[in-house]
Amino acid sequence: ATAAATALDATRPAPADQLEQHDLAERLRTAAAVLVPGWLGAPLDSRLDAAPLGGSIVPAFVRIGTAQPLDDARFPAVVPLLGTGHLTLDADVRDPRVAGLVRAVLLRLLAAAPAGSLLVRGVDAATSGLLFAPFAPLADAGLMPPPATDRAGLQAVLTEAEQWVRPSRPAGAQHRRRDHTLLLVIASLPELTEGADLTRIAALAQHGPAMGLHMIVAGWPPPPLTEETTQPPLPHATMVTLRNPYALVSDPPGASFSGAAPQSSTTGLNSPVFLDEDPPAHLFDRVCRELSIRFDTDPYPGLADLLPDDTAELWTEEAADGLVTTVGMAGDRAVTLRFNELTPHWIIGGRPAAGKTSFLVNVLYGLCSRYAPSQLAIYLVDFTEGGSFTEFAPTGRDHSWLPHVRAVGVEADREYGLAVLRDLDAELSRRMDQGEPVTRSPQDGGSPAGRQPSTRRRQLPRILCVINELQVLTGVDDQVTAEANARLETLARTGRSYGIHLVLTGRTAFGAQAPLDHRDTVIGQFPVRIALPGGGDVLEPTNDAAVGLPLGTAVVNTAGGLGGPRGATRGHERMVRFPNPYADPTVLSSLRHRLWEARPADHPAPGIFAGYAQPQLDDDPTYLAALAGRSDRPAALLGRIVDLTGRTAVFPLDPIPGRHLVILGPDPAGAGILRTAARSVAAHHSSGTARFVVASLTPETDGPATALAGELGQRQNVEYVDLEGLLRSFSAEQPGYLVVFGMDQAAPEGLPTDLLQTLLREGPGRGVHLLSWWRQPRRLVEVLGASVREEINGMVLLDVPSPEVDLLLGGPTGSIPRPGRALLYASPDNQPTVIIPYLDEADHRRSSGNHSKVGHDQASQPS
Ligand SMILES: Nc1ncnc2c1ncn2[C@@H]1O[C@H](COP(=O)(O)OP(=O)(O)OP(=O)(O)O)[C@@H](O)[C@H]1O
Repeated sequence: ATAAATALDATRPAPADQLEQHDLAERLRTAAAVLVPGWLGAPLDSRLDAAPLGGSIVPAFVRIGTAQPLDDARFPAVVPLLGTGHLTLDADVRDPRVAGLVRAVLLRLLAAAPAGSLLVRGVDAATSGLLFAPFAPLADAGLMPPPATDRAGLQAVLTEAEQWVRPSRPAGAQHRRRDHTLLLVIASLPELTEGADLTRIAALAQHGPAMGLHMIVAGWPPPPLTEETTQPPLPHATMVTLRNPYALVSDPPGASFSGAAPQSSTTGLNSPVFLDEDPPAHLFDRVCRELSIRFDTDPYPGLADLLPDDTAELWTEEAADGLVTTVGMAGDRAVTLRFNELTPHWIIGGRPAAGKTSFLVNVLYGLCSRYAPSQLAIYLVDFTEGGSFTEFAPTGRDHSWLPHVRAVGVEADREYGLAVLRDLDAELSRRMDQGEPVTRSPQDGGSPAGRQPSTRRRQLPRILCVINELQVLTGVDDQVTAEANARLETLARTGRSYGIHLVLTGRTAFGAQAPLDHRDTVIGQFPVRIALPGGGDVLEPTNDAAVGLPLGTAVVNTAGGLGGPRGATRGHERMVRFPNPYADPTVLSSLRHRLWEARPADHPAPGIFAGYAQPQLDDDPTYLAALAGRSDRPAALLGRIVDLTGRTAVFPLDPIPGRHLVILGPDPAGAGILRTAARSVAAHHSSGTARFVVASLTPETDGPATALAGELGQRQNVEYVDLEGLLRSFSAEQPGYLVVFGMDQAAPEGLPTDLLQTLLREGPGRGVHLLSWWRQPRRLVEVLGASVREEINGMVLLDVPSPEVDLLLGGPTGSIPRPGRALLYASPDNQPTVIIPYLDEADHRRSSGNHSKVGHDQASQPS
């Protein structure tokens, strides 16, 4: 069969009439000169050396080779691509003819397209991107990013292409307005590309052309290894099938070379085609150099371009009418943005690693150099894992901080974000009650609607709150999100008149996933939209200004992302270049030191919350005070509350019924929490004045129990007992603390309900408190029934599944257990509170791993 196929392939159709063939070839050559002039159709050799680049319209056709129906009859083989469909080749880039053709087509299109209108994304796994090597100068100029060479890269490119064709945009409007075409060149697929990714490529092929996305895919269909990866030809594609030494070209989408109706089964171009070869190096050089020069005329600014004169005094600006800073350069013009009545809040969008942090660092240092700490207070909340804002936290190595920064949350919990919003909301209420706006609106000369301008203005600092990756806070459907959204809305609507400004960044928060009503109400309050690469979402759907932005550039729009007439100068929108503030880290750190040294005397350090840090009982100020004899009543110290100041979670052991503590959940950390709780209670009693009864009811907890007994024994009276001894001490008259590990082991059979209930109710009155760890919370309910909450005032919930939490706390809490956190539920306030529990030393060593980024005491000790 193979031999027959080869023989048949070698048999070319016999020309009927050679004269007619020559005549036809001549007519086709003439037609091609019109259809694909210059770069699009001329042979790729020195004849193109002087040909001008860039046409006035996106080229619709391109030459792929020479058709040769007879030995002496030739004409250019031309196919439609941009504006029509795609091109596929059945072999990938490892075939040198494919590599040559793909490079030739790409060079022709880049040279002929209107400058900057064609955006190219490349994928080449088989030769690790070598195919695109001649185009490297374009990558350096930001015109064409380096190609993807693996599966993750392919998936990122596909995601970008999917955003491009995203159906959530008004389809008709979008295509009409696109100034750009995206060309996806897949020169070779990564090994074992998954069926799901192949399906994505096919879907893009289906929907792309209508949205200005076109593809050249080499090696399609991919080898049918499994049923899942078996793919039909791509829709809307002209297919090139390689033979030896020529190739066959199918009919292009929606048309036929033979003039037959497109749907009829035609054979494609009825002539062998010799594909164009790799262009000579000097043509690549010329095209790439000229294109990159055209796009690289503006020099990249440095941080110094955005800051006030280095030699000038600090803090010379006045914030009463708003804050202003330079965010980037448009050519040699500095572009400034404001936080004031008209542009009170900003939104910044961008894909991962688009430079959001860099942009923010520029803005924050710009503001902090211009305004004194008495005029500007900054709150930073960062939900990313990399810890973008560690820059703003003092470290063990560098103690300096920006004096304007009041609070920094690095790798913050959602509850921390909420606590910041609550705090700002409270500040807003205070400012409203005082009737002391900091801003002066242009219309009323200073007061928000309905208030008389205050004659004696007291200057309050403007507050800037930056939330990085907002979607982490508001992306889950729960109570935290509901409250955060409500508070954001209040702050966004009312904050502007009271000098409270918000900067939000996010990947998806403002895109299709945000509920519409929320976008309408809150996001509408953010007139300043800053789109970094991949962040076009923050602009109006029909505004394409951010398409294809290179790293280090941003579109800055002050009209809620609104576009404008195509090609017109838009007064409300600028494209800026901004520096990488870390390009020279010494510049940044010397500026920080300068600002830090200029801080007023006794200026407080920022409160720092580091989500990855493990706080320690031994560092706790309440614990240290207790050890020093400065405490009014005994209490168990359980950890840090996840809030703005990181308060200690204190559970007082008062002489009132129910003052007992249970730790619930199978997480072995429960033993550590119980141990530190007992240690902290002991610290509240002077040496030798307290009695502890320690019991371990399961062999697994014998270790921590004996260790605790040993520790406590150094200062206090300790009895180590078994279950029997424990039950006896339930009714003993002597005051003391019963510390029980694995108490669920005895329940329900070995633990008489009435005995336990009596202890819970009457114990505290005579100074007896139970501190116990139950690995199976269900057992507690089995012993005490539904009255658990009345009988026991303090509960620390570890990895208790949500339904059981709801059962224990008597209603839906929406709590999701997570490692390193616990839920504290303690009367009298009865609000479930997220805490970072204190663990014992061994647990700490297990959990701390590599958490040394901020690496200083303050990380675990928010001030
Ligand atoms: N103006 C610039 N010019 C050149 N490179 C830059 C510029 N700004 C940032 N970069 C580089 O881009 C990378 C990503 O920057 P950055 O961390 O600011 O992005 P990000 O959007 O905050 O990332 P993430 O999504 O991880 O939060 C960094 O390695 C940085 O060095």
